[in-house]
Amino acid sequence: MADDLFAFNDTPEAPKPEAPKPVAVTPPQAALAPAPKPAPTPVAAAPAPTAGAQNAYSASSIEVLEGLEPVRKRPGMYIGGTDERALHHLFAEVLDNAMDEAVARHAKLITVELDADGYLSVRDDGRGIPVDPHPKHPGKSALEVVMTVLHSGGKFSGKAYETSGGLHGVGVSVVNALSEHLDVTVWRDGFEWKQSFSRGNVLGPIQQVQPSRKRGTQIRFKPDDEIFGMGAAFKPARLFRMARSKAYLFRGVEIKWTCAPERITDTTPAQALLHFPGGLADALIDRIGELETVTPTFAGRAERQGEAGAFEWAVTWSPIGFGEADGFIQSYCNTVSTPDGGTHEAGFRAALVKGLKSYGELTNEKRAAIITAEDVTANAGALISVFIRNPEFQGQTKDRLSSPEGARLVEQLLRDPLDHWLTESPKQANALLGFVVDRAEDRLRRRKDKEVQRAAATRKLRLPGKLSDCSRQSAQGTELFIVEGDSAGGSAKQARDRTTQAILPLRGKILNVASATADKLRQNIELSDLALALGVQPGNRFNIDDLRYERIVIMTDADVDGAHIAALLITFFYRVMPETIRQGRVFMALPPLYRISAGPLSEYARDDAHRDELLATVFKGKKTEIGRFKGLGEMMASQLKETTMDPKKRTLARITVPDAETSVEDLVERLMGKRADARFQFIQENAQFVKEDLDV
Ligand SMILES: Nc1ncnc2c1ncn2[C@@H]1O[C@H](COP(=O)(O)OP(=O)(O)OP(=O)(O)O)[C@@H](O)[C@H]1O
Ligand SMILES: [Mg+2]
Ligand SMILES: [Mg+2]
Repeated sequence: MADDLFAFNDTPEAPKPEAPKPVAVTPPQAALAPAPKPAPTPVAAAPAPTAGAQNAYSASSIEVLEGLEPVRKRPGMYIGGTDERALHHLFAEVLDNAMDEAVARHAKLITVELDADGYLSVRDDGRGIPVDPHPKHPGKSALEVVMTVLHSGGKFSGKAYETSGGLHGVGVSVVNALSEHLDVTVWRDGFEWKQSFSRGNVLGPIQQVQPSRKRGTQIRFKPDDEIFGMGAAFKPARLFRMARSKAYLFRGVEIKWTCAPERITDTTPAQALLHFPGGLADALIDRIGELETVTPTFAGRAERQGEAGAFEWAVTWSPIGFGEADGFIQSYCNTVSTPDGGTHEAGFRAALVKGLKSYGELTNEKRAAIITAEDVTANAGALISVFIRNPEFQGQTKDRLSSPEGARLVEQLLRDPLDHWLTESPKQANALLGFVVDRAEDRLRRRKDKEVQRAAATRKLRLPGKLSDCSRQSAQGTELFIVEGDSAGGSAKQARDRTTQAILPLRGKILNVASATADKLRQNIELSDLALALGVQPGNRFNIDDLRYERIVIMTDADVDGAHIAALLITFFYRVMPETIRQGRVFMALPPLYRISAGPLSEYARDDAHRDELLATVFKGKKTEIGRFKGLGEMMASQLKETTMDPKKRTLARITVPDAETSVEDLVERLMGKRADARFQFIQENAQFVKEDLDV
């Protein structure tokens, strides 16, 4: 009904011109004393009599933009710019409105379609935008008001919608203003209705097209080239991602996606039906794939009793980060994405810290007292979604939630489920607490290290404590083995040649260097230890002549985790000291995966193919025993020496820059992509590829 729509343009939302009040401090000039002003009449740039250069700046310079004009003049204020992100925000506005209808339980199906000619349509089967005449805008339908008047909408009072993503009454009118052409079709009150616009201007009155028993709204539009630049077009992949996350956020909606195949340039499907009864838990599980995590995903949904308000979450922790970042929190309020976070994220962090700390108290783990929100979330991957009444966002693009209610609600609704989850399975709770306490101790140690570093009056060469250096003083003929974990470090120490081979064990996770900032790189203790051991300064003060070893050898387990760590290290060298790779100083050790024996005869196999080859040749016709190594730490020192470290017997793979240097970014991408198996395969391929130019 049209009464749901409050046209704020007519109500004095802007400060009223107040009646002149007596002024306490009398202005020096009598002429400025409060007096009724003459009625403002348009002044035709009349020069004021008092002469001077400022004359050009007078009342006539002050413009008042009417209708949708401000949107076209200053799109940045409404959609955050005119770039690709802003362009896709148009879709967000229209989709948000359809979602609001769904979350209010009036719509179930949303159809999104991008046609061949660049028109995007979003249709829902909700109540339909009201089409009856608007009481405050005679001669105009509510639909026309919604489309052409800023700050008009049905979401101001909470009568028509409870927890809506829309709240400003601006969204769809902005889309209209910035579209070269826009058609609205509404099915309601027994008819199909249609009205068309161009750049925000009506092309004609609303039409009653035909009788229809359907319900719903469709907005079909094409963004304006004049605003977004020639050739600006929606990216199917981006639209698809946006649509999919909406479906994850509300189980009660089905989103039907269709895209003209000629617009697709990647793996985005041309058609899909998006419906996720598993909600955010499914989304997170989808996203993390086969990544190993500290605990199973902790997910749930809680609603406030009595009044509107709900919170849904899914979170887990990964020791090695989540591909493109160490951790992430992706948050939503009323299904609107809030990339800059806000109060709901703050509440989530606070609730996690409180929950873990009180679990620590409960189990007498004293070290829990030192943990902070940063320790808990640095390696967390989380999706959170709140539904609240009257949310407050920063600006029309709603990138950040600012309602204090967001924090309160999340803390309140997460407390019990979190306590329950922790106490219900002490095994996972202890694993998580131990993991977070480790982060906290790391952080404190780092701070202390920094203080010590600063205190040192002279900066002489400082080697990290865990480095087992070789005894030869010059770099010639020496090697630094970077190994994964203390146990492998122990074996390597026994297996090495003390004169020329040094061992540096890396503990825990290494920072994901593909995306880390320079600051973060510097703070990462494992990586700064590595730079110290190598004797070089990372970044632009790097000098290859400082390198304390002739070769750098990365030695990790022959499994997926090992490959990930190797990928991180190779990325680190590419990013921070590429010269080491360009000069062919970085290698991968190739520890064997199998040991095959038949009586006194024994051989090691690098991988499955090598094993099969040996079985078909050396061991042909023999009764064999095959052992598989789980990791370097599991090998006896003598085995490790014989197979992987002894320069006379081992095979090393030199890391090279594949083609031109321009492909480094691409390589990093491939190394650091989300799929662990692809990465593993890549490393194997790369290792085999470089084996040919091996010198040992
Ligand atoms: N798909 C739809 N179904 C029903 N009503 C709609 C739909 N789209 C828009 N409306 C109505 O039009 C009004 C104006 O939409 P608009 O997007 O301009 O503002 P809003 O959603 O209220 O707030 P915001 O500016 O935050 O998006 C909405 O409040 C709602 O009443
Ligand atoms: Mg809206
Ligand atoms: Mg509006």
